[in-house]
Amino acid sequence: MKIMEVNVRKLKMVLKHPFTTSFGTFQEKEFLVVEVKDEKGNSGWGESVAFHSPWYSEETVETNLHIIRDFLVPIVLENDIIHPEEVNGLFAHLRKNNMAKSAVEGAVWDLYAKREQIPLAQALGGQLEKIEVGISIGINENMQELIETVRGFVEEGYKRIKVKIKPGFDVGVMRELRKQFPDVPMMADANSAYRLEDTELLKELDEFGLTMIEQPLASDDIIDHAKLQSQLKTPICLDESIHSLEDTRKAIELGSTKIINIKIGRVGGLTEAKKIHDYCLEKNVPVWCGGMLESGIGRAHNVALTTLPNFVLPGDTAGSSRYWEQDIILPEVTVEDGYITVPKGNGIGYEVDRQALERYTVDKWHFSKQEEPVQ
Ligand SMILES: O=C(O)CCC(=O)C1=CC=C[C@@H](O)[C@@H]1C(=O)O
Ligand SMILES: [Mg+2]
Repeated sequence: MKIMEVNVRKLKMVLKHPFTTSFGTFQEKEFLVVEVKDEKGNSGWGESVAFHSPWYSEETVETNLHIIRDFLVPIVLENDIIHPEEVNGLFAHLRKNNMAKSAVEGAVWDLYAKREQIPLAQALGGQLEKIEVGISIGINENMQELIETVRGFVEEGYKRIKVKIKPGFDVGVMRELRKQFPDVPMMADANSAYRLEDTELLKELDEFGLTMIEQPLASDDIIDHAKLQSQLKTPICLDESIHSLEDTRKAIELGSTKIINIKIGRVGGLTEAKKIHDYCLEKNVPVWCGGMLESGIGRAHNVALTTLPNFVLPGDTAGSSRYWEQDIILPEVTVEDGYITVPKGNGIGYEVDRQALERYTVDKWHFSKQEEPVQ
């Protein structure tokens, strides 16, 4: 596969609803979309999940642009790539910057599947024709509003409700939600808002039968999570602490986690995500696909990955209309009674809506293979 050109676009899209976590609130999302084109004019699409500021991880839109432009694009233009699984290795000498790598690697996976004329899900080895999905709800300190929001999503059929918690907004909120929704599968995402000293407080969450507590402690920790898990009945799920298969192996060996939230961008791409999935399957550790408020391109990659057999827990891949007035794919991702039907089209299976893409594009860069000098 000869990649002849790479187009990088910076998009700005406005979320339908402000998104609040233990870090703060935002509503405008700035992110990068990567397009790789081959000699036949096929386009493969990827999306970086890095935010404008380094609140979730150290990566930002600007750091991604630097890494993609100055390091990753030259590699993919210079190498003849037979299979997208090679891209991980081509990038291996570059430290971290997983979200930047994932955006480019994902575009190569999409291009590969289109050239093979198969769905991306099939290229990854997935068989599911529809996937169960849950929904993630940002922090809303107005309890009545939060209850109504949860009720709406339960009535829409979402298979699991994820709420954010933080010190002072945890046990009371979960007790009230459990009273209102005694049988709905529910989980809490703390985004590292607690410390090991909060163990007694976090143990109080055990009474609510949550499916998991996501990332309660520091985003670079697996030691304290192991100590905390030994005190909790509720399974701990790691998100921010897991950046690779190696992190996964160590966390499972230490007993730091019983469930892994796989986010393609956080672990550096689909190939590493698949390796983590396969390892967790071997170790009987269930996984689910986390979300990063993606546009339809990233959402399509999440759908494809979730067709793999160990994605046995509903993830955060809600429908496009949950996030955007207008998404950048056609058709948009829709959820019927808590299920997304996996597209049967080649590659990501959704068309990129070029008009919407241009509408949201605030900047773009074009890179092409330097023509061999004519001898
Ligand atoms: O994409 C979605 O709807 C899930 C968004 C979501 O829950 C998160 C996105 C980014 C950081 C966190 O706040 C949280 C997460 O950790 O999963
Ligand atoms: Mg999380």
